[in-house]
Amino acid sequence: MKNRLPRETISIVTTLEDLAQLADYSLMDRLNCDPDANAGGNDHAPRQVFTGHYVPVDPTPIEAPDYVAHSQDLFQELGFADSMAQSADFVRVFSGDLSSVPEPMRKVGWACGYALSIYGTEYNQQCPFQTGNGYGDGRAISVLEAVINGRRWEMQLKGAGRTPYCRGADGRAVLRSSVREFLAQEHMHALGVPTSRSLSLYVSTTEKVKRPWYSEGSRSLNPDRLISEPVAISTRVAPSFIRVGQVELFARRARNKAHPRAMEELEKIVLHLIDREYGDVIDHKLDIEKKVVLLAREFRSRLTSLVANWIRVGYCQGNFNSDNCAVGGFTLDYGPFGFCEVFNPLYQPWTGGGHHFSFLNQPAAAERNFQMFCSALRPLLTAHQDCLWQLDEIRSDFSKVMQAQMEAMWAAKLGLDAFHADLFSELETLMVQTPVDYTIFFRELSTVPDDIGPLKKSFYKELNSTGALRSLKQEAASERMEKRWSAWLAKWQRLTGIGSLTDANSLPSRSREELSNQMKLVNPKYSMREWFVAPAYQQASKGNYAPLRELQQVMTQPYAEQSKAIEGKYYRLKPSRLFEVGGLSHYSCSS
Ligand SMILES: Nc1ncnc2c1ncn2[C@@H]1O[C@H](COP(=O)(O)OP(=O)(O)OP(=O)(O)O)[C@@H](O)[C@H]1O
Ligand SMILES: [Mg+2]
Repeated sequence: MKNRLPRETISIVTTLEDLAQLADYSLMDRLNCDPDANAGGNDHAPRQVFTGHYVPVDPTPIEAPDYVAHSQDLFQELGFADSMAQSADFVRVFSGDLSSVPEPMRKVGWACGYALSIYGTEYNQQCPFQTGNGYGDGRAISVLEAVINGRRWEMQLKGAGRTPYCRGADGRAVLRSSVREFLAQEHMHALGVPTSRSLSLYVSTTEKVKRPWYSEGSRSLNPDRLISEPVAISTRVAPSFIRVGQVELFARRARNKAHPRAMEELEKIVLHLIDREYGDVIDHKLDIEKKVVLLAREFRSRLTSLVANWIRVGYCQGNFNSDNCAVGGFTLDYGPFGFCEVFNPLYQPWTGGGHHFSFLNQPAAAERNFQMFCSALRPLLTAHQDCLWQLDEIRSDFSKVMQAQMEAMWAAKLGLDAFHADLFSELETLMVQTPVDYTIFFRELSTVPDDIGPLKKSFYKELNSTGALRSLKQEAASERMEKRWSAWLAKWQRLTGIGSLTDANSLPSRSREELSNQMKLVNPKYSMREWFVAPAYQQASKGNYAPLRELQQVMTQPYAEQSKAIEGKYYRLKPSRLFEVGGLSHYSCSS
């Protein structure tokens, strides 16, 4: 897990001028630009983009930008001076105005097209032209590719106005969704889960847009009113933003022989992807067919590890379509996501997500995305039967690799050297039937308790396993549950090698403290519950950023024991009055 680096790292980038000097477009310049595009970037109306890997697009700045937040951790990792986040020229660029950037940074950004598959089924209907040629970065515009301390990063504005892929929408992101994504990215990074990162967040003090949302306390499934919200631009940073859906777009065109350069474009995007995301593990000198096989194997390894990590920390992506699945193997697009509170394998905060994208079905959803990815690579291997077989094997072994990752993850959460199927399945049943708070349960278990007393802090006493309020009749059943929990805990204690303190015959093979410390690095104390985030964005929209800053501070140290005051405020069961509340427990949209 991530340890905090000392904050005194020397800044090498103190001005926008310094940052501009690090720009390096040499890799993207090998890609094809849409030949129909307006070179100046004034290309904001929805239209079909038939060829090319990217479209030059000018971001549309937000009016009267105000600083909301930046990630001190990412600034430090990049060697950026914190003062830059509030300096006039940095604010101007990262709130969407590229008109006066210093060279060699370019004055025009770019947006990319991508295809969509939902749980392994190809879609074109989401595109206004029904062809798939109008779908892609509708409001995400990249503004810089730079090599910083030997690592290549892409910086992308979200909510920077319309692109040809905007599908008639406004190209904006509201402060609410931007605060959520900004905080979540840095929280996930601190949790040790690969993710796009947050650089900065600016809000407009004058410009607002309307979005459907929930009235205060509404229990309706769908938003019941339109609200006017301030627009914001957040900047996210990653080695690339290439998605499974992006590779699929070029593969679909190659398959359909959509244009004479379709196969060449597929090949180029795949080689580009390898350079951007796998340059250090795939030998540049290999033939393309060998590279493609290695790419599939490496991505399988990253994707399975990613999803196991999601489950470790209680994260549900919510909308794990192929266009929200980064081929670099990190979390991308914090839309209708959530962190599991009441443990439920079917937990899914997005009302449109169904069971297929629910919490413990994420390994299956990942497999569907991986299948689509492998299918997209196939056209590159048609002349190499042996490589096709290898690709098919890599694809068909996904579930085995995923299973192994999951078992290793559960074993680590339980502080065991190996997965123990019976112990785990009894635990899963108990966690559902009680039910427990996922984060608090595992953190309390990490104290290596003698009896179930500490674990009971995680019990939602007022709920039964279906989440409904518990009736009095069910109270009696809780005593039986406690007996079952005690039996489970005794079994767990034996398997950890700690034994029970009351068991005179037990010979602890390792100290409780050692086990506890190890488990506390796997089981976070703090997770970003939506009812912490809502007040932060509500206050931010009134110009009060204090709650957001506190949350950022707490959630970027999720494994640490923080002050008693922080513990009292953030290490808590979800209050029963907040169950089933729209915007806190579920959402139908998030942009
Ligand atoms: N307000 C908007 N204006 C234009 N396009 C939009 C808007 N909201 C969403 N889109 C586009 O709709 C598609 C699906 O939306 P989704 O919620 O996955 O995207 P997102 O949160 O904007 O995207 P990303 O995956 O880039 O984080 C994306 O291609 C996105 O660019
Ligand atoms: Mg998306």
